[in-house]
Amino acid sequence: MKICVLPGDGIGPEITAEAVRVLNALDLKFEMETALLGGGAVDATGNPYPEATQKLARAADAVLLGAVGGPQWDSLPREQRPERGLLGIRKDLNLFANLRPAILYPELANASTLKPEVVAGLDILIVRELTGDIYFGQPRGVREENGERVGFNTMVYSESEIRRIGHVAFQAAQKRNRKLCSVDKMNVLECTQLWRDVMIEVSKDYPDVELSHMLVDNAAMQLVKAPKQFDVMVTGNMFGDILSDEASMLTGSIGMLPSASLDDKNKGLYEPSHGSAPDIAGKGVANPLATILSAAMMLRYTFGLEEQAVRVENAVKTVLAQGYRTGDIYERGTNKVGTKEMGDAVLAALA
Ligand SMILES: NC(=O)C1=CN([C@@H]2O[C@H](COP(=O)(O)OP(=O)(O)OC[C@H]3O[C@@H](n4cnc5c(N)ncnc54)[C@H](O)[C@@H]3O)[C@@H](O)[C@H]2O)C=CC1
Ligand SMILES: CC(C)CC(=O)C(=O)O
Ligand SMILES: [Mg+2]
Repeated sequence: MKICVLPGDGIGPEITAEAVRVLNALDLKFEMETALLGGGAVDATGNPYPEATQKLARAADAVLLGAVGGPQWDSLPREQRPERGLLGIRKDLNLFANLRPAILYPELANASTLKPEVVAGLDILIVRELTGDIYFGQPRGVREENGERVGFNTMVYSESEIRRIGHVAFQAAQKRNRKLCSVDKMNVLECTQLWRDVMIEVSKDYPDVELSHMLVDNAAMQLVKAPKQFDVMVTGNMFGDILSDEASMLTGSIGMLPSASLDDKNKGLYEPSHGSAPDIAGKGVANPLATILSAAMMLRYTFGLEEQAVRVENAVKTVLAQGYRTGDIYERGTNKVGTKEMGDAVLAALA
């Protein structure tokens, strides 16, 4: 069981350290090797996804990633930016299916900015296509036209790309409450009309799943108005990126939202849904739970260790019930702790 660990930038090293401690505490004999991705990789090699990292990531069964990026790299040429390294590894490993579960732990009902009754019992799964769409489409760039700069990107999806993420989403819905909402912008964008048409075609293979459609602007509104109407949502790369950050606040904090990015053989990259949080990096205050919960997803999806995955998830529930809170989920009367103390509490709850 080989794991490639990519701590990345900002809070990345702090939060991955805690997830690694949790994995090691399970006594499962993982082989772990660490490599560079993102800004640190650019500084060391000039490449945000260096060859040595590619080799290690390709040879591993799973990748554990912190986050990449930071203001110090924002003015680099685009191909050298840390985020290109992240897009690069997702494409290189063919990780087209990004699963982002938004679950509200009952203890955090008051940590959400929404009223407790709106979010109580929330359990939704966002299935985001991860290797297509406007994040990868060509042509892209900024050119001179009629004496001014014109910026352009291309939203593009092939039928086969939509079909394969559709199957992942329908199959996920079959294991849950059998409701799938496909989110698009078909009233304006041809690309997403195709998305909707193909989702309807794929639905014929899943008569037991109720398929609905929603335009993305309405979906953004419905997620804060009545999020519990959703079971599984499936959408493209950019809409899924935005909606999953929105959904994270239903769970109390973006520091709670894990993710799994899978290929078609259960190889996966596991990372929190948030970024490198430069504003709190190096302070030891970041919430490591999204990364620890991402490690639990690794146990489940790549290694088929359901019991161990539940063990880690239960440990997270225990520490929340015990009142441990990092700053992002803190409320009066709870026990405010830093990143490492939260990791210690999870380890103690595992024992
Ligand atoms: N997967 C990745 O590696 C991603 C990388 N990024 C990169 O991260 C950098 C910062 O991006 P932002 O837009 O600021 O998004 P961000 O997700 O890093 O931070 C947004 C806000 O959430 C807070 N936050 C995030 N994670 C937290 C945690 N675990 N505990 C407590 N608070 C947390 C931050 O302090 C900040 O106030 C950029 O360079 C961006 O490109 C952004 C999103 C994903
Ligand atoms: C940094 C981007 C490439 C990706 C992102 O925001 C995400 O995957 O959530
Ligand atoms: Mg994002």
